[in-house]
Amino acid sequence: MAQYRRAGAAVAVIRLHNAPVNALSSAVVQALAQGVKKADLDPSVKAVVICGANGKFSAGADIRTFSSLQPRDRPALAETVSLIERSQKPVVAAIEGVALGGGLEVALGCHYRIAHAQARVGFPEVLLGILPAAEGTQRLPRLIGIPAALDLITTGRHVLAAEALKLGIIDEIVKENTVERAIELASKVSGQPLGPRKISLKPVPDLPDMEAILSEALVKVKRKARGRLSPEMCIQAIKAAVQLPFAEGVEKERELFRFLLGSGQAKAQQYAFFAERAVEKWTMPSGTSWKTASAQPIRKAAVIGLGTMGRGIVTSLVKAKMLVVALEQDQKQLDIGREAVTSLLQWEASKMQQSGQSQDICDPARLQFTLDFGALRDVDLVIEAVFEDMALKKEIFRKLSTICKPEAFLCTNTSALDIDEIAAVTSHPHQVIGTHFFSPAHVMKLLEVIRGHHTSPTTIATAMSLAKTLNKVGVLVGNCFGFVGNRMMAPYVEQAIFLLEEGCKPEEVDQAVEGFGFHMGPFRMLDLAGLDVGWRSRKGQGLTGPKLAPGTPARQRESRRYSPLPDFLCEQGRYGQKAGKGWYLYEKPGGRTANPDPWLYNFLSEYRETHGIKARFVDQEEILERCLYALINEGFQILADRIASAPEDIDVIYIYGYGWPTHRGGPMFHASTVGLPHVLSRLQKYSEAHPDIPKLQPSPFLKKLVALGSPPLREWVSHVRQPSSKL
Ligand SMILES: CCCCCCCC/C=C\C=C\CC(=O)SCCNC(=O)CCNC(=O)[C@H](O)C(C)(C)COP(=O)(O)OP(=O)(O)OC[C@H]1O[C@@H](n2cnc3c(N)ncnc32)[C@H](O)[C@@H]1OP(=O)(O)O
Repeated sequence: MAQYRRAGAAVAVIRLHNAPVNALSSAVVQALAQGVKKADLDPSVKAVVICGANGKFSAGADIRTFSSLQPRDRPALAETVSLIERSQKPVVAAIEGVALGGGLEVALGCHYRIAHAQARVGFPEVLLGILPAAEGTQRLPRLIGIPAALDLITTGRHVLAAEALKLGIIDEIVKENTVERAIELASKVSGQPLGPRKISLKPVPDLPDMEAILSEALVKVKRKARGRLSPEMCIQAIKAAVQLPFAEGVEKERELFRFLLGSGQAKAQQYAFFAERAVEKWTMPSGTSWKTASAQPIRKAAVIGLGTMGRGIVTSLVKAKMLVVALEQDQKQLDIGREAVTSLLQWEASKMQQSGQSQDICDPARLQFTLDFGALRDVDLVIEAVFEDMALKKEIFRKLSTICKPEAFLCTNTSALDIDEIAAVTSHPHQVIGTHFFSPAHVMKLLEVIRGHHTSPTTIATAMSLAKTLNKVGVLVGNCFGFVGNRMMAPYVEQAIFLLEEGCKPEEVDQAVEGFGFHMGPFRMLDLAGLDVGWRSRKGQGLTGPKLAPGTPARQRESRRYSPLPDFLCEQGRYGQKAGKGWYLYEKPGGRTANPDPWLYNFLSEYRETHGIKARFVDQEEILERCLYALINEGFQILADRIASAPEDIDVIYIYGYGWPTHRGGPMFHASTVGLPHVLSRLQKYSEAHPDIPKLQPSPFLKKLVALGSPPLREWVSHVRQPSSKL
């Protein structure tokens, strides 16, 4: 838990030991405190070094224990940090790997801090719905001043050793032998006065405009937080550091921590943290999993198509230091693509430069632009990223099947199309897989990885490992129209549009959804994505356009309710932001400010009149419930269909791909917190009122879970019906 040893004659070394990240469980904290007391009592020890096992200082408090914390629990970690600072002998932190959260708080209790050049430090608690609660909000501002402390504590960002040195968090950087160098320093400073090294005794550096800085920070975090409480509470704790003596500031920090811990948001954010890690451990319905499959190395990759998605994918691959071949169909498109990729890479390099990272990502030798399919002969993996046209994709895969080496993995970037149909035209269907990137692909963290019927475990392991290499979160899902993300999006958007028919304005629906915490409501999202995308898909499905059978009623498709509103908008050229008009009016084509549009109000009134719809007032509760519960209902069906293997998969997809607010934990976690019987009863109510909307009829799996007494979320999948044995 914490090993105590002597280094040389006069230095004691305490090594935190709790694989894999030296989380500070109560046993570790207790052992650390014992080590510090032992060193203090031993007259032959003149100085102490604290370090972590396995090249990591500590990733902070053990998050798994938070759910069992009681309001009256003693803050053992904070007491230990104080104990370290009060030591009569100099204590040096030797930081390797990470010192995060409670780990950094331990380091701030030390009198000196040495870090390896690759080490990262930070206070990520805000991302877990809490705040640093072992006196970190009181020590950091005293060490680095209010503006920098506000930045680090309210964003949770990790900083590399170079930036930490600049900020004054650490005293020295070393390239190797961090612990040995810390031992040398400890020996050197033993006997020197410790008072000036104790951060709690320092005043917070004063600034003439302190009040204004704090108020501006509050306005900024409130605007960004979208209902998240922890950033605001972090500011209150930092304000206490400015206004109160250290001990009173610590009391305030503890009070705010207790409040956050009991708020429910902390539970949701901590669930999301573990869900993100759980999805890496994928399983197929056959039982094959990450444990037995191994990924193949990818040295050289190709991207076909340099449209918006292709450019982002190329940028991601280049950033991950792969050799990349970028292929287009004609010289003009290739030149446009090359220019776009180059500017994306320059932008990425300048961002990395600002954060002190090396920026050798733009090495042109690693990136080849070509019109020649022959250049794909030796690549290990291809990502086809042309637009959503099945015939075109099949033509490309037929070609790839003959040109690429037999062991190459073939990925299709699609948001909805059938992976099996594409795989069927190749000679190696087991090496074909869907990789659904989200736009902009070099920014968005999500990668939906879609297994086809024949996709091999090695292909899955390779695609999941690619996601990690690209610094993305890969989630393995099954093959169905829209997979997980877009399949759930469809009933959500459908409800939003039906609500317009019934009397809402786009901004009313968007406000309700944004008030819940989404970055964008459905109509702003549709305008951003382009209304023509859905139009093309509906035409393909024969829901509108030339394939629609003559005489089909305007608002009905196969006895289901249908709204032609978005089709009408597209017929008018209202494709959204890029056209300057869609559900909203923009200042110009490509403009970003969505303004309510009087034209649309008239259009909606006339539409209702034509179809005999009497507009009614719809309250915020109904707007939210109809949109979100329709989406959640589809999530239950997706679990029952085994398209997602666990609710965590769905939640991670929604948080990273669709802007679901993290402090609400994802749609399935949200359903579990509001209560499955509640979700069921509201769906029952709405489906009775709208019997022609099948997506409001409660999923049989949701009903089953309620009938079973609403078991906790982690047990849901055990109640999914297993496919009947074929033996
Ligand atoms: C009620 C009043 C009581 C008053 C008492 C108050 C007491 C509280 C005092 C202080 C509170 C301090 C707060 C904290 O310190 S909160 C923790 C802050 N730290 C973090 O948020 C860091 C989280 N971890 C990470 O960011 C990464 O894991 C990282 C360390 C960067 C390593 O990344 P990577 O190499 O990619 O590895 P994984 O993320 O996959 O992690 C490996 C496994 O380790 C588990 N893990 C990681 N961190 C923790 C942690 N802090 N606690 C528990 N477990 C952790 C992770 O889940 C992986 O596990 P598994 O392999 O099972 O999936």
